[in-house]
Amino acid sequence: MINSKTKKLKTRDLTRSSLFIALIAIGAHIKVPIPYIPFTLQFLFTNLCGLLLGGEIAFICIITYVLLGLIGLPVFTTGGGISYILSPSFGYLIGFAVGAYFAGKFMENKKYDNKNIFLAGLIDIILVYLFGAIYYYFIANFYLGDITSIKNVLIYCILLPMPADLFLCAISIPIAKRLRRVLF
Ligand SMILES: O=C(O)CCCC[C@@H]1SC[C@@H]2NC(=O)N[C@@H]21
Repeated sequence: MINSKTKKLKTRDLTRSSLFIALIAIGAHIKVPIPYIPFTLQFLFTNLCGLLLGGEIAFICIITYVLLGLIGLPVFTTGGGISYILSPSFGYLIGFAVGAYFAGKFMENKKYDNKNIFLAGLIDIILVYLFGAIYYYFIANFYLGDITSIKNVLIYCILLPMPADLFLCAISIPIAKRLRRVLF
């Protein structure tokens, strides 16, 4: 028999996860076109997801978001569908799940202060960009035949969008603190 406390917790987790999935999808469509990879707000919401829901739930939440996109819902920056796996930006989507997992894990048993929230965001950023840039390089060069140098990947897939994500990382601090009080 499921006791009522466990049931309540699961219902709450489902509600919060659904909220974050919707926010990440909205974030994908708030975009600024820059060369190679657009600037979007997905990182803000995936980072908050890890900071607020914890590693495991954030991972499941973001994987669910990715699966919804792969079955055809237009939740990614340029749509959805199974062929998105071969899109050069797909690596970032995998990175979102891995990054949020480790950001959430990092915060476990840690003081919810500015320094730790920012450090968790940095761990998240590093993983998102690692997966994103490496994936971009391989898909562009070996699948699309769009010869792209490592230097260009470094510039356009990391150096150009990263300052904005560092800013999002910083503004995640007050937002996470406020939402933690409201949602939990
Ligand atoms: O195709 C998608 O939906 C994923 C787009 C990923 C955009 C990446 S996330 C990290 C970096 N920061 C941005 O604003 N854009 C890129």
